[in-house]
Amino acid sequence: MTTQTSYLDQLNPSQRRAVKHFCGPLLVVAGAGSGKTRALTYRIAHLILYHKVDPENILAVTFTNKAAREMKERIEKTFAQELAIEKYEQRLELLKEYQQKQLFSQIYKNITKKLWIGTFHSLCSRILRYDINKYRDEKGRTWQRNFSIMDDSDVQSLIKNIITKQLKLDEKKFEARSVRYEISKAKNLGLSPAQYLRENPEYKGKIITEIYEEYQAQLAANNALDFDDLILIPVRLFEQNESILGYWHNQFKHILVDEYQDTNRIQYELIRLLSTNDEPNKKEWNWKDRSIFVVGDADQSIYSFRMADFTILLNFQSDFGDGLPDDDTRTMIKLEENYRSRENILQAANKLIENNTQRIDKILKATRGIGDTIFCYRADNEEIEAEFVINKIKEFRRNNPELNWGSFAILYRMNAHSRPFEDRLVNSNIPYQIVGGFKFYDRQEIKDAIAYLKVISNPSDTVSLLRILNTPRRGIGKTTIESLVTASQELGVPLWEILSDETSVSTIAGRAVKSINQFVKLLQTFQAQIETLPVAEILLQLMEQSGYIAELKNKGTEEADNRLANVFELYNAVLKFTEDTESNSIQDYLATASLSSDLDDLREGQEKVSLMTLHSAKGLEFPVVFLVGLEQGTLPHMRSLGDPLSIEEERRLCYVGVTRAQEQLFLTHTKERFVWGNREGKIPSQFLEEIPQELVTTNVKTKTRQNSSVSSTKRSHQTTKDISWEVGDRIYHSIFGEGEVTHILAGGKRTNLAVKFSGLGQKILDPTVAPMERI
Ligand SMILES: Nc1ncnc2c1ncn2[C@@H]1O[C@H](COP(=O)(O)OP(=O)(O)OP(=O)(O)O)[C@@H](O)[C@H]1O
Ligand SMILES: [Mg+2]
Repeated sequence: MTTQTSYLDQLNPSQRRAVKHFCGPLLVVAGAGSGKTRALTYRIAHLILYHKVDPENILAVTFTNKAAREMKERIEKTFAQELAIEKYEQRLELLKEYQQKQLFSQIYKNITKKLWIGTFHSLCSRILRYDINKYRDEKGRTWQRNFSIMDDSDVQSLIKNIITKQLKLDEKKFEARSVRYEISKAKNLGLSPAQYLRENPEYKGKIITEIYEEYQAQLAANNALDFDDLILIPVRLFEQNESILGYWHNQFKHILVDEYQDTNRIQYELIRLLSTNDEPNKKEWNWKDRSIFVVGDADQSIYSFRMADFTILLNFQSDFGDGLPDDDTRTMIKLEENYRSRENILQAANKLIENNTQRIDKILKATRGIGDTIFCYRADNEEIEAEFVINKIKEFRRNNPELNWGSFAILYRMNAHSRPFEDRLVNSNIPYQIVGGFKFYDRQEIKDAIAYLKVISNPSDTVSLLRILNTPRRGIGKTTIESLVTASQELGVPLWEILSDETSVSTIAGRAVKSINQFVKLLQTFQAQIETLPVAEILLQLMEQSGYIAELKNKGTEEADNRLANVFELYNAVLKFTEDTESNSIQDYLATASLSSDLDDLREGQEKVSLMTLHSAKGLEFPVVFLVGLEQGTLPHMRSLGDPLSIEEERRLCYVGVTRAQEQLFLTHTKERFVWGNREGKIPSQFLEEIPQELVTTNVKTKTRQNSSVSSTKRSHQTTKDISWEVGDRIYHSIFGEGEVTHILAGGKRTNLAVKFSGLGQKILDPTVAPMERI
C-alpha cells in the first residue's frame, strides 16, 4: 500500500505557516513556481478541515474559471486523502467499497460546491443575482435580477451604433474599439460618466462622456451589464447600502486572492469593502474571526492594459495591517524555493528579470536538478520556426515515452502567431488545442442559440431579440424591424413590449404580422415554463420549434452541417452544466456561458499540445515549453519599443513564459517574419541577450552575443547613488516631478523605492538608475 501523507507534509515550513495562518491579513509574495497557488489551495482545505469553517464563508478569487475548477478538485482530493489517513490510523477499513467511495466523493463535492471559488467576474455575477435590484446608478436607473451579460462583440456593435447612427460622429476620429477601451478603463477606475468628464474636460473627453452616457442608458434599457459592470456595480452597491454590504461582509469571513499582482483598483475596492465593512480609511480592524489572504508576484504583473496595478500588492500590509511596515513578518511570508523548473531554466528567468528596475529583488532557489541547457533556435522565417518546433515535439515524444501531447506548450506574444504551428500540427496529425483563440461561444450559431435563451430569461434584452427576430428567416423584413424599433424608442419601452402587443404589431408590421405573432407566442410558451422546464430542454425545443434546426438541415452544405453539430454540442454543454452544478436554471447557465472566458476550453483534460499567448499562460506549467518569436518588435511588442516602462512589462511577460517550463525550454526567433502583409527583417529580442550564454545552446554558429543590456551595465557603475533612503524622503524626478518616498523595497542585492507623485500615483523606482535626486 502506498503511504499517504497529510497535505501539511506536502508543504515547506513557510508554506505551512501560510496554510496554518487563521485570522487577520496575510500576504504571500514569491517568485514563479514557488507554490503560492498550492499554499492557497491547501489553506482552503485547512480552514474547513481544521478550523471547521463553513465552506459557504470562504471566498476565493482565481485567475480563470478553469483554475477555480482545478482548485475545487484538488480540495476534494485533499479531503479524501485526509479521511483515508484518519481511517487508516484508526485501523478501520480504507474506503474500499465502491458505494462508500461514491458516497464520500458526493460529500466532498457538496462541500466544495458551497465554496465561493471563481474569477472576480463570476463571483460578482453571483452576488448581483441576489442583489442587483437594490442598486440605482447615478441617474436613478435600475436593473432586474434576470439581467443579461453582454459579450464583447455585442458591446462593440452597441458602441459603434451609438457613434455612427445616434451621435453621427466621424468613425475615424472616434473608433468604436478605442472608445470602448476608454470606457472600460473608466469603469475599471470606478469612474461614472460625470466623474470621467471631470478628469477629461477637453473636447475628446466630452464626446466620449456623451457616448459613455448613452451606452449606459442602453445597457439599462436592455437590462444588461458589460463585464466591467459586474465588478463596478457591487462596489457601488456596497457603498450605497450599508446593510447589503453588512450581509456580504458576514458571509465572506475568509477571503483569498490568487495572482494579486494583477488586481485593479475596482477589484481592490471590492476586496477592501468586503473585508472592512466600514469606511475605507478606517484604521482599526476586527480580525477576530476573519482573514484576508493574498498571494502574488510583482514580476508577473502583465495586465496593466486592463488597469492592473501591482502597487496594490506592495501596499497590502499598510492597507490591511493597520499601517504595518512592508517587511513585517507577521503579515508577510516569502517563499524562496522553486519546485517547478530545472535550475538552468530558473537561472535564466532570474537573470532576465533582474534587468527590470521596477521590482523588489527576491530570492528564488532551485530545488530540482540542473537539467539540460536551454536551446535557442534561429530560423529563417516563421514557417521554418514552426517546422523546427513540431519536429522537436515529435522527437521528444519518440524518446520520452512518459510524455504525452499534453506535455508540450507553444507560447507566443499574439494570437495571430499561432497559424504556422497549427498548419503543421494538422499536417502531422498531432492533437492540439488553442487556448484563447476563437471561442466556441463566439460562433454565429452558438450566439443565436444563446440569444434565444437570453430573450426567454430577459425579454428586455433587445440586442438579443433583434438577433433572433428574423433568424431563422421568417419573413420579417428590415423596414418592418426598423419601424418596430422606432416605435419602441418613441414610446420608451423595450422592443419586446411592442412585439407582444397585438394591436401595435398589426398597425406597424404589415405583411409580417402573422410571423411576429407566432414568434412571440413561441417565446411566451417557454417564458411561462422557465421555472419548470430544464434549461437543456428549453434550448433543444426552441431550436426545433423555431425552425432553426430545420433551416440548417435544409441547407445541406458542409458548413451548415458543422453549425448543426455545434448546436448539438451546445446542448451537450448545457446537459453537462446541469450535471456538474445540479442547477437547471436558465440564468445560472447563461451566467456561466457568458463568463466562460477565452481561457476556458470547452473540453478539458485531453492530451493535446497547447498553443496560447503568454498572457493566457499565467499560473500554468508544462514539461516542455517553446517560447517563440523572440524578436525585437514581436517580443518585446512593437508598441513597447522606446518606452522603458512598457519594455519592463514585456520582460515580465517573457519571465512568465520562461517560468512555465519544468524540464526543457526552447527559445526561438526568426530572421524575417510576415507582419501586416509585409516581409520584415527581424533582429533577436533584447531579452535573449539578457539570458547568460552559459545556460544556452544555440544553432547559430558564429555567435557574438553582447553581454547584458545597457541598463544593467549602467546600473553596476552607478551604485554610488545607492545611498540610504528613508520613508518620507522627498525627491525630484526629471519626468514625474516632485514625489515622496512611501516604501523602501529592499531585498536581495538591490533597493527600490516606491514614490508617490501627486496626480500620478505611485511608481516604483530604482534610485541607482532613475533620473531622480533627493531634495
Ligand atoms: N512544497 C512543495 N513540494 C513539492 N512541490 C511543490 C511544493 N509546493 C508546490 N509544489 C509544486 O510546484 C509547482 C508550482 O507550484 P504553484 O503552481 O503553486 O506555484 P506558484 O507560486 O503558484 O507559481 P506561479 O507564480 O507560476 O503561479 C506545482 O507543480 C506544485 O504542485
Ligand atoms: Mg500560481
